[in-house]
Amino acid sequence: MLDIQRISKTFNPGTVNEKKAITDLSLHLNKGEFVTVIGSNGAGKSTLFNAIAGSFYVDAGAITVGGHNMTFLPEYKRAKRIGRLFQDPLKGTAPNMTIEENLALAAGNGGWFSRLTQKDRTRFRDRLALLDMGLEDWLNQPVGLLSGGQRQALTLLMATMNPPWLLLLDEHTAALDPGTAEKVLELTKRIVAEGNITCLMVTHNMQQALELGTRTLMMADGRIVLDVSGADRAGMTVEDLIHRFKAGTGKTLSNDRMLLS
Ligand SMILES: Nc1ncnc2c1ncn2[C@@H]1O[C@H](COP(=O)(O)OP(=O)(O)OP(=O)(O)O)[C@@H](O)[C@H]1O
Repeated sequence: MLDIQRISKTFNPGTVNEKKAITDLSLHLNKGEFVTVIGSNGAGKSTLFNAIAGSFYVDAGAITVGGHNMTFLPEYKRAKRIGRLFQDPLKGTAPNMTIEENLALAAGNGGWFSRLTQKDRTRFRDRLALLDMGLEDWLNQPVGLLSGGQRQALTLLMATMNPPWLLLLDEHTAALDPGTAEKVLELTKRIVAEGNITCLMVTHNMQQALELGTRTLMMADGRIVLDVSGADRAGMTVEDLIHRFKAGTGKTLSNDRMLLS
């Protein structure tokens, strides 16, 4: 479902601020794989997501999603097939539009809100009820009134309304309080499993990285330095992970947000 062949990305090339953020990185994900990604600050996790989502074009290599070469496809076209959630719950929804209007946009209604049918509304209500946050009775409320957790849950629903070929979760629960984060994570697991959605999730929480999904990647200096799955991963502890990282890179894994988890 995702095939990345030897991509590289350097920011500000030829200047004093030159930064090689991704170096010769390859990755293959099968349909339905749920993969967690961890790494130190500046390891290139967000840059990898930006490259896949099309926030910029890579300098070298190729990115194929769902069998389609997306390497030079603009971001807005990739967004039809690639869902993405950010740490900031305010991204991904339009605050001045109602919940119903946001869902209509996500459903591919093209903004023809006046053409929303009762069937559409029932579908939206059913999906919102899944969240167990009472939002199904709030269809005509502006999204700007929702709490961060409600908004992130809504964004998740929108990103998976039409099941994406690939879902990118960039620390999407990190800015939520622990209880809400747990709830959004449970929802994530459910929606991803039900839709058999291929998913890459960046997390700073190493325990979570080992517990969720079926495979864990560790990044350092713009490369994937560890890729564990199956029996190798099943018995792994956080200490093993830290040890393997150090053995593979000669460096200590450090991420400021890890300290908080
Ligand atoms: N637009 C940009 N322009 C210049 N440098 C950038 C840009 N985006 C990222 N970088 C640099 O590329 C490197 C990788 O950054 P990236 O944000 O991908 O790391 P990360 O693994 O997501 O880190 P963190 O956990 O701190 O969010 C860093 O050195 C960063 O400063």
